[in-house]
Amino acid sequence: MGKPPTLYSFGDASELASAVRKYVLSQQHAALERHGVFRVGVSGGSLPKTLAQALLAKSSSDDDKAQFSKWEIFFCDERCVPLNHEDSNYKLLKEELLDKIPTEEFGQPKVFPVDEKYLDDVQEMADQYEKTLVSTFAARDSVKLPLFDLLLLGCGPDGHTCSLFPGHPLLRESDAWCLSISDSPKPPPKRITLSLPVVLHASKIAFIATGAGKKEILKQILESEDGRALPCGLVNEGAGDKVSWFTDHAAVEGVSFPRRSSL
Ligand SMILES: O=C1O[C@H](COP(=O)(O)O)[C@@H](O)[C@H](O)[C@H]1O
Repeated sequence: MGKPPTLYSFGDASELASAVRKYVLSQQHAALERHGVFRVGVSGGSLPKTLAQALLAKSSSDDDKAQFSKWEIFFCDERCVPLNHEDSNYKLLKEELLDKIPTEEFGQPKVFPVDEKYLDDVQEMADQYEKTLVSTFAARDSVKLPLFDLLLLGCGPDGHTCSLFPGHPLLRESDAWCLSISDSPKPPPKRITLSLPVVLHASKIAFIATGAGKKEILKQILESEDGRALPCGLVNEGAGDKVSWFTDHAAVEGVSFPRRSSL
């Protein structure tokens, strides 16, 4: 590993949410300065809830709020199910965050869900999502990889992130931006996911992991040789100090990796 990631840990959900807010808004600010748009990849699982708590909080100044009208939101992974299905990451984000944005105050983000037309063909769904990325991030032949301003990732109890699972051959994919998986060990089995090279190329990467259920895997990822080979560990290894981990104390109990309690 080059420079190590930064590990933040907070006592409760509201402290964690305000730190995530501060971090995301500082990445928003940097992206808007760079190119006038904030391109974000979001995950499903437990993340959208924390994200909503972070971003929907009232603020007193214009400088300190999410300028959603300048956001382009993509999915780090998605399940191959209808967009209104219980397992859909889009549905989760919509219910937790998108539907709750007071758009007259914050504006409306541009959201890029998967195309339901391809539910019967998961490879085609991945190819089409890659085309969506191509048309947003410039032609495939002119940029080697899409450059997300920020990827917001989860960490499963097995160390998976996006729909990149431990030991899965998809971890070795070096060309495609967007991959399909038909044998996900966590249901549902059919999904699409950003590839590891795309994840590693992002300007910034933030993991959000909370609760005692994550403490064993975080210890492994942050402290053991084996953990470095897990998908989350590979992100730490490959992206180094572009990576920040936002956790609560329960998730890092017993973890000796140095941690910070403020940004
Ligand atoms: O299946 C998935 O799981 C991961 C981790 O979820 P969590 O509930 O343990 O935080 C999530 O990041 C991914 O987007 C999702 O499809």
